[in-house]
Amino acid sequence: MSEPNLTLHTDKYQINMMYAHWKRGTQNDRAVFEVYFRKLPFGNGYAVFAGLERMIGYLSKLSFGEEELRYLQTQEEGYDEAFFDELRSFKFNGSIDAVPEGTLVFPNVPLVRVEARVFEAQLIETALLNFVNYQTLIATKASRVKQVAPNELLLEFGTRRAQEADAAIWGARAAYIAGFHATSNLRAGLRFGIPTAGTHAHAWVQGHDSEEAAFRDYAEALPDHVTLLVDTYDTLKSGVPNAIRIAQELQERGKRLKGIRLDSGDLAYLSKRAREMLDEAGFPDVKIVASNDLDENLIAELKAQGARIDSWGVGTQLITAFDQPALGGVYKLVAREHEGAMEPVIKISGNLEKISNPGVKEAYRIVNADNGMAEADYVTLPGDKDIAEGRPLRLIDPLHPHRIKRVDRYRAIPLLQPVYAKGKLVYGLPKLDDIRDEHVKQLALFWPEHLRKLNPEPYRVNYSPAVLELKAELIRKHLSE
Ligand SMILES: Nc1ncnc2c1ncn2[C@@H]1O[C@H](COP(=O)(O)OP(=O)(O)OP(=O)(O)O)[C@@H](O)[C@H]1O
Ligand SMILES: O=P(O)(O)OC[C@H]1O[C@H](OP(=O)(O)OP(=O)(O)O)[C@H](O)[C@@H]1O
Ligand SMILES: O=C(O)c1cccnc1
Repeated sequence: MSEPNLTLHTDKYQINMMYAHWKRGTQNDRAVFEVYFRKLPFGNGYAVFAGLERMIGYLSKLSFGEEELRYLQTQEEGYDEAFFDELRSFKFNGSIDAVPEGTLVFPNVPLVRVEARVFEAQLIETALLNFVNYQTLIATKASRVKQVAPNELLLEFGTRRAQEADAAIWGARAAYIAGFHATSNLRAGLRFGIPTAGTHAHAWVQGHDSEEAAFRDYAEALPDHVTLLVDTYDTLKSGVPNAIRIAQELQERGKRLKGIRLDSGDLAYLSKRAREMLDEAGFPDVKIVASNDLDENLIAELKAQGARIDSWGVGTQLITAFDQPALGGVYKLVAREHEGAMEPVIKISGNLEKISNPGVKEAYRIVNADNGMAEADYVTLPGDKDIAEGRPLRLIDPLHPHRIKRVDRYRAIPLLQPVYAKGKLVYGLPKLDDIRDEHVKQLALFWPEHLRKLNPEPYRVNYSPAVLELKAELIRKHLSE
């Protein structure tokens, strides 16, 4: 599928900083940035990382075409002509390490690390955050839905309410990673190979003289794929009885009605009554699909009420991450080249949480060797001796330093995988179904206390003593200045 040129999919200030670097002659200095978020969305205990495939597609095509250059020439900044020659030969030649899609991720853990010429690293900030923040948010929302409906068929119905076309398909993909089974969006199906599904709309029924005739015509056209929307007039008095009539007619032709869909009214009550009516008529295999502004809370509530629903169609609430429409992932400079050497840098803030964590870092998932469960994520400086030699770790909770957890025997699984090395793609992007399977394996690493939807127990993220010392040292240095 052809993509538009996304090179100018960036904030103007990036171009302005690139220009200023170029004017100073520092455009080739190396810089290291890390992407992380500070707070989990939806009060969830974890997030599900997504956005890497989109990042790779973007980086592999990053180049200023003549149209982009002409446009920049019209800007009031009046960039020097020679700057455009620099842009003309622009290519991403940096290195990127990132967490694989589908990985469970936590606050303050580097998810993407970019090491490149500052000129390149600066340009890509906006797009990287755009992709990762949105897709991780939707995958996380979808994962919450999956948690409450682990055994039912989950259908992504959001396109009509999505924040435009790209959000619809990348959101559908993110939902699939986190366990949805199908999408109604055919372009997402074509592009990503996600299974697609569809019933019919009220318009089909309204466009006929009667509901019964509408159902019959639909069954005539698609006899092996009939799921009938039964709530246009009166679900129990008309919709379900008409659907049963059609089920009987299909049966006479050796076919089965696949399902009915409920889209309004009391979904718990209606599904229970519809189930009884279908069972009594000899159609226990006909599935009940429900839709209508559903989210994980409503689904859990409906299940608690004993709803007999086999499949959930989830649209608006999922694709727009309705209750928290943004993930606050950031892209922070952690090291810069200065006089030929790399040095760590910090951003200081009155808000403790907003002080950045300096230095190029590695992140490990510490998995207890005795029980196979994840104990914590551990963020270190490269070459950490404790990790390299498997020495016992003392995990100090940064906000409650008296809470110290000791892990003796563990596996330290590196979270960041090489994706680009000096401009060369070195990552074999897994197939989407493998990402989805890997996500399920990931969930099994965590105690249910961290996974529950309401008030989950926070999972430990700890920084190594070396990172904390470096941070304290840089804070001291800046404050003394
Ligand atoms: N048993 C239930 N318990 C809690 N919420 C429910 C239950 N049944 C349905 N809901 C939810 O209540 C909300 C309102 O549904 P309702 O059908 O009353 O209004 P509506 O969407 O305006 O209907 P219509 O589509 O006919 O205009 C929806 O989000 C629906 O999913
Ligand atoms: O409710 P969502 O989770 O967004 O799922 C998608 C909705 O889209 C359709 O409704 P339509 O656009 O006809 O609007 P409606 O809600 O008025 O039926 C469908 O009948 C679902 O209700
Ligand atoms: O197939 C459906 O039932 C469907 C698709 C999109 C939105 N609402 C419903």
